[in-house]
Amino acid sequence: MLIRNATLPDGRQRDVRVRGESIVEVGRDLDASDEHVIEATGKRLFPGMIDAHVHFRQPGYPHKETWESGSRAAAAGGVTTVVDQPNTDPPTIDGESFDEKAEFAADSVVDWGINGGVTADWIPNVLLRRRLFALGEVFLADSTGDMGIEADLFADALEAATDNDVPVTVHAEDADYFNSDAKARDDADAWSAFRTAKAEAKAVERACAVAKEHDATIHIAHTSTLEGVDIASEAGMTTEVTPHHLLLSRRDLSELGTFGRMNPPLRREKRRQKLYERVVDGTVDMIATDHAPHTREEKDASIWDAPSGVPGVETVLPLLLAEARDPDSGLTYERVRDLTARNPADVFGIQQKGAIEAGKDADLVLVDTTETSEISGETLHSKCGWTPFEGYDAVFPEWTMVRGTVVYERGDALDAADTTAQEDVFYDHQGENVRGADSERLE
Ligand SMILES: NC(=O)N[C@@H](CC(=O)O)C(=O)O
Ligand SMILES: [Zn+2]
Ligand SMILES: [Zn+2]
Repeated sequence: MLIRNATLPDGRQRDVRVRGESIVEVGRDLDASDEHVIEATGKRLFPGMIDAHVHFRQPGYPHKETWESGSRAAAAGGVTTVVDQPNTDPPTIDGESFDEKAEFAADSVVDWGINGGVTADWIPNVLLRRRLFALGEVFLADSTGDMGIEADLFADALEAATDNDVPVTVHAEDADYFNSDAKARDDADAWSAFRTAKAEAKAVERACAVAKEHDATIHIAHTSTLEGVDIASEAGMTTEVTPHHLLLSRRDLSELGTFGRMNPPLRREKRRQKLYERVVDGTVDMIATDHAPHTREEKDASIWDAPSGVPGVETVLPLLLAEARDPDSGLTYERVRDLTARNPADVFGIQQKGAIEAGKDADLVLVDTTETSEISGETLHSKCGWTPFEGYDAVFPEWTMVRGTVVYERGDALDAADTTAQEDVFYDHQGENVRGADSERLE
């Protein structure tokens, strides 16, 4: 297959030859031999996004999301690799629960990784020898699933993971710094007042200090504050920011209500802007969604009873591309590429992915950045059926390819002559564990 005359994120126009599962050649005026040609003039080609933080809810909560629905949402959003978190039922804390989840992951149309969790009952010696993507998110405070742990268990877990060369990701909030005065309120903003910015900064500080003591590096999940990002980056650790912390603030809670409850919570608009600056200037390593679907019925409860979390895997790249269209945002297409593909591949050592280069997996996304469309929860593919970004401008993929197979084609991007083809199409494909047989760590 030859993708002809695509515009790469850095603006160069190139032909990209795909053979089997890989990119074999990137160049100009490549000759099409006996192969399928995709004309991409005027379109941009991105490496598929690696979303290092999703919650696909299986086993345990298939009414919220399944590996099939979640991975289709990913594919329709240009995400070609997802990393699932351990707060399922059962939690992914030992060999059996890992194996059970890996069987569900066989339903995924995109490639995947599975993280291992830490609780008082975890079995590190078995878990850390499975084909884990990373240990984490290690919950330093309770979130969905109530997997918050004590400080000394975190130190033990860090040591065990480091001994086994397994990366560690951390949910950093410290409940000692939550503001219990907020409990007297019942408006949606009370959640943000309760789970303070200081609670995140203190937890990041402590986690980084423990990591340094053990000569380890950790990755801080979903940092929502400039303090969290700066402390981690000065300590030589890596961070991710979610699309909701990048684009939404406490101002939006009057409209979102309890649907805007998540951990860590939305922050003040001024803080959001500072976070955005750190995403633009490269202090933040990657964007990851923390895709945490709950149904409308579940979210429609009091602020103290609603579950925490918002969906995001299908809208993240489309939102970032819409941001990059606007020169005033400061976010360039190259930076979007780094935040979504190159850096997650680097940080987690996924050598075969993250770039449009000969030898890499052919994980590719074609987009037309000359037009935007509005996000609508109804047309998204997650089981939860809603989005905190209703009505936002976005650039959705025309198609998404995973290891050389087109797994998704957008209905209205298909051949206009074929009037029956207005529905989005998903093609059969079996995603693979990116820590699979060729993983160096397990050789
Ligand atoms: N972020 C959230 O608010 N919720 C996540 C858990 C988590 O990432 O902390 C979930 O699994 O629902
Ligand atoms: Zn978390
Ligand atoms: Zn999470």
